[in-house]
Amino acid sequence: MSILEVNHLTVRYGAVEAVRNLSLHVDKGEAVTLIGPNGAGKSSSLKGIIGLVRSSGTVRYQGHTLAQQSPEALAAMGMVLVPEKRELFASMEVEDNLLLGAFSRYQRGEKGIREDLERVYSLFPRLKERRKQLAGTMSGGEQQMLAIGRALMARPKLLLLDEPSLGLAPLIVQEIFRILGELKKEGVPILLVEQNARMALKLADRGYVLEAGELVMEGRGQDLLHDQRVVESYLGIRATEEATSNAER
Ligand SMILES: Nc1ncnc2c1ncn2[C@@H]1O[C@H](COP(=O)(O)OP(=O)(O)OP(=O)(O)O)[C@@H](O)[C@H]1O
Repeated sequence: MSILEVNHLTVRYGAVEAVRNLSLHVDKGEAVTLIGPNGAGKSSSLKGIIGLVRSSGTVRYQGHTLAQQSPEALAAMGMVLVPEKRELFASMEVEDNLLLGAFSRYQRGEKGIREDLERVYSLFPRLKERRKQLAGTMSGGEQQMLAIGRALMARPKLLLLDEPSLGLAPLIVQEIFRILGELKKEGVPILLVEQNARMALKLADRGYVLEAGELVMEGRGQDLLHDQRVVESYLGIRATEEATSNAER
């Protein structure tokens, strides 16, 4: 059974149809990515799935049809989003931000929150070093780590990420993807929306390619990574850039 099953999702903003008839699924233990160029509708798809924008179509999570639940209610069900803008509590310390990720678990009287905090710190030693620092004073990369760490504190049964590499330096992007690889190994199902197609496809078991709001291709991550059309449209420019920068070294 799929953890997440999206059927015929359409998202409109007034006259603009940002996503048209998108169907996708994430199975148990899978990392799945949705890639595509700027403005293809990747973020809108994610927002439609979690009900942050109005949409038509159906979204089933663990067999239940979702109907505009709040992000908090979804997180309590284990469907946890790492938003593009991170949405941290800037004037609170790193550790308090992490603990807030476990708030609904705390309310339910769940145990193991301290242990999970230690686990997040072992995944992100930088967060441990800076646990007393105000979140808003952390660098962009550190804030992204914090946003992922906070999501993990909710013990996600499905982790949704909206462009975690956006605006970050290549080394930090590699670090973020290394952690996502660890989570995948642990069997956390992942739906990753990314513009960095190369990194995303290397990580993902399967990928979907969105162009101008429509699904144009889907397949295994490895196959898409070597697909001529994907290479030309999404990996070609970067491949050239990489070759140039390697030659300059
Ligand atoms: N709130 C909104 N109101 C009107 N149009 C919107 C809104 N949000 C997004 N759009 C439009 O919907 C289309 C898809 O945008 P979306 O942000 O989903 O794309 P994306 O693939 O995530 O792009 P990017 O990688 O640049 O973030 C774009 O044409 C965008 O201008």
